[in-house]
Amino acid sequence: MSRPACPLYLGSEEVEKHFPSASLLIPPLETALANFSSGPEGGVVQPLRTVVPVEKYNGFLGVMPAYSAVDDALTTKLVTFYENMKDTSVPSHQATVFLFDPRNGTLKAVIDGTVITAKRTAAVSAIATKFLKPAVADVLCILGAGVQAHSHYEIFTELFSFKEVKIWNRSREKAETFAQSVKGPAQVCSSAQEAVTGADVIITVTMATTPILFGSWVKSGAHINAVGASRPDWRELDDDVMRNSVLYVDSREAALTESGDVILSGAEIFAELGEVVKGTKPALSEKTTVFKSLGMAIEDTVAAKLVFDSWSSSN
Ligand SMILES: NC(=O)C1=CN([C@@H]2O[C@H](COP(=O)(O)OP(=O)(O)OC[C@H]3O[C@@H](n4cnc5c(N)ncnc54)[C@H](O)[C@@H]3O)[C@@H](O)[C@H]2O)C=CC1
Ligand SMILES: O=C(O)C1=NCCCC1
Repeated sequence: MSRPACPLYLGSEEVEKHFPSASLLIPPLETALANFSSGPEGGVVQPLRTVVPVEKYNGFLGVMPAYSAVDDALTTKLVTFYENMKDTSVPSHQATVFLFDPRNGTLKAVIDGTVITAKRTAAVSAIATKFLKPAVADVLCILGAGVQAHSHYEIFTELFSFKEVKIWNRSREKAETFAQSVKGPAQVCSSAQEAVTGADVIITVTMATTPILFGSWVKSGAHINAVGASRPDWRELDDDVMRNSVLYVDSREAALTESGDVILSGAEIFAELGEVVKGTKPALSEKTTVFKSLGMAIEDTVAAKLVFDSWSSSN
């Protein structure tokens, strides 16, 4: 019996090089979301992720396995995320995706998951926004100025035509650095309220554990992508915005288990994004809408397969 070859290793630079542009990532992600929301006939097997708290250091390890029959792809992502890190040279989120041969279980590749996590999360928010943003959407607001703020800025300014981008961060200095580093306009705001006021699309991408977005600030009909607060006792959005918006989620099961914004507000889930993509639930874009994103393993499966296939075809 021959031993399997050593798995390929693709670091973050290789992943960047082989990452398709946003427009290429959106169709397979839409298919994956729709398949996930189709139950067993969609061919997606994705158990709720396991999250191991590392209490002593305010950290968490997430284990995110998934199989997609349509893509014939089997992966698991290991992701760590740490709050209040003193050493800012280490990113708060670090991830690795393991890609297996689904026919025999051989590990084919170990792929840096940090770039994948940044890009696929932003691409999913962009899908939600495509369906749920108001007919006129001129002003984008981003709360947060970290990794996800960058990936969201990149894809949102590529796919949509906002006239204004307003950004707020807990430390203004980081928001200023963000505004100087992006390729395009970004207006730094002194408060979250100032950034949110008048915005048609809002993205929350912070490590906040208590609300930073309040319903009284939000323009009627706006669309909110709530990306942070992925623990059952963490919040980014207050009860007002949660209860007075139409609530879309990536996964009902995950939202009811992991999202403090959903669990603690008692807000009712209207639909999964995949149901909107399939057309079995409407996109109520004239209403104020929230897309609560927790991140799904199947998104990593699709993205990792794209990177691996691109690497394979060029080597
Ligand atoms: N839904 C999903 O699929 C995913 C969600 N996330 C979540 O997105 C959020 C942003 O992630 P990254 O950009 O990678 O993190 P990051 O560490 O690069 O950036 C976090 C930003 O939040 C700010 N911040 C930290 N503590 C805060 C507080 N208490 N109040 C307000 N702002 C605060 C920081 O100044 C920083 O600008 C996190 O909550 C993360 O867990 C991350 C990956 C995937
Ligand atoms: O989907 C992911 O990856 C993550 N989601 C929530 C926070 C950690 C990473």
